[in-house]
Amino acid sequence: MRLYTAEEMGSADRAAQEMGITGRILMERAGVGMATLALERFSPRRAVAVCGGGNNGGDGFVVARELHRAGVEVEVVASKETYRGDPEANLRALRALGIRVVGPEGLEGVLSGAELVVDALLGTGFSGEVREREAAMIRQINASPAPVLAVDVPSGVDGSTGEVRGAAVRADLTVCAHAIKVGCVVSPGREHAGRVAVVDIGIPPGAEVEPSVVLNDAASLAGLIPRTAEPAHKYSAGALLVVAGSRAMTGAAVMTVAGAQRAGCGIVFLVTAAGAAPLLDARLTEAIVEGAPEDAAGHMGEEALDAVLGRAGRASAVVVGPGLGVGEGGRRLVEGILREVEAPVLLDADAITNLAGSGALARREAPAVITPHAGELGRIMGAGAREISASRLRCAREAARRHRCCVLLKGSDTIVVEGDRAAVNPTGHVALATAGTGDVLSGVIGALLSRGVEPYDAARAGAWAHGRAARLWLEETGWPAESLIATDLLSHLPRAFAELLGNSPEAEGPAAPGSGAG
Ligand SMILES: NC(=O)C1=CN([C@@H]2O[C@H](COP(=O)(O)OP(=O)(O)OC[C@H]3O[C@@H](n4cnc5c(N)ncnc54)[C@H](OP(=O)(O)O)[C@@H]3O)[C@@H](O)[C@H]2O)[C@@H](O)CC1
Ligand SMILES: [K+]
Repeated sequence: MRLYTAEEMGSADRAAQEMGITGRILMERAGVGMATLALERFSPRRAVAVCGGGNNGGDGFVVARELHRAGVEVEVVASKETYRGDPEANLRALRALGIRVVGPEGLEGVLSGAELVVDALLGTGFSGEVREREAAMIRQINASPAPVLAVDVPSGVDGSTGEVRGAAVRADLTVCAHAIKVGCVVSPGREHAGRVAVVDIGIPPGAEVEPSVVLNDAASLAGLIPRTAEPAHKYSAGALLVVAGSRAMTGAAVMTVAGAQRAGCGIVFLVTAAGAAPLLDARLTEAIVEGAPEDAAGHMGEEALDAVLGRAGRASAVVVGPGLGVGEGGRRLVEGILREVEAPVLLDADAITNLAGSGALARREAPAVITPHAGELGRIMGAGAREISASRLRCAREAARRHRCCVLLKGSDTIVVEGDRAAVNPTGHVALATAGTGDVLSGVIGALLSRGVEPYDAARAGAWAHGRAARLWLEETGWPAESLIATDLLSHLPRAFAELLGNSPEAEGPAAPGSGAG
């Protein structure tokens, strides 16, 4: 599935027009397609189309004409006094058909009794903060009890980034023209978009441009997960070193190791604080557990580095962080690992927090992945969680550039960035907002790294499988999302990976049902 920014959509639009497909044709197809979906999904008897002064408003005029033709009682709010070009032509058609058109002052009146609101106020031509006149209209739309269908992007959401700086429409369904707009899948825009659909508007294949952000769907991951070659040896299937846990925090280490084992790692070593080692050794029957020196707080510090490096020599990837504890000793341990270990290193949780103000990641030449949530990313970027959450894509990109690593920013819209590449994961679910799921994710990605998958692909595939496992659990149990605990993911990760392998071009068996693999 394609994602486009406003700029990329504009390029495709211009290229299509150079091929003789006029803007009027594209607008007609967009509006007709959106009206068809409006009728299918909402069956309204009365609808209101709220139309702005640009082409988004022009699309809205076409939707209104089509709904009228289908027998819906339609009223239109036109935000501008004078229109030009294609929107003007479509507005004239509405008037000729006798459809009532009012100005913004009439919005409140027409909204009462509406069974559908079509939001065509602002589209991809908008960025920044909505002016007060339009903001007032947006607040009125949001206050209406009628369902809202947003044309292309919910008004007030930046279609290229998902950023929302002021008022923005909360839609039930957003119908994008030609390609899903990036702003409809990245938070907070994602939460404003509701369900997202796409209509074909007739852009020819030759007019497509290379997207800067990809949707991390199963098709985009096809072939990235290696199948273990036969005859396999436990080291040839990947050897992962996990550096996690402290005397008072053992669960995180368990979840990380178990996640790695379910993601197909051949052997997992755990180096943990000496005080936690006996308990973890008893719980983790399939892992090799070693206790390392701990400080008075029960945390591993720089003194643990020798034990870590001893094991790292046998590992093809290292995960550091879950349950590690925060402090100066921990910072020196993480810096030492980044300096000495050649194999790919994944930093999660406390390992990220420990690096606040440190240049150790940027100095590292070998591969590194960090998997922060907004708060943790904020700590190493000198910003607050709120600031990160407001500009997730921009902040993830900036962090990847500044710290010269692959960044996986956790959220319902997990974002993976490395260099110029960016992907948004669609399998996330609110059910994952519970303790321990992040530890499972770092184990899963660590396992993929240990099996030779490159960092960007390991992070993407790990995020996909992790979210998919939660969804499979929900489907299978029918239980409420709030009831999921991190351990539930472990039993469903294998099926999630089976789906990804089913999508692989090298797959020997038949493709997984519904995977669309060829
Ligand atoms: N490209 C394509 O291939 C196709 C594009 N299509 C459609 O066109 C849409 C893009 O149309 P677009 O470029 O005309 O911009 P659009 O979203 O209508 O916004 C412009 C309006 O917003 C206003 N405005 C701006 N900033 C504002 C602010 N801060 N606060 C308040 N108002 C603000 C601005 O007002 P002005 O500044 O001019 O006074 C102007 O009236 C796209 O989303 C899709 O629906 C389809 O038809 C098919 C093919
Ligand atoms: K809109």
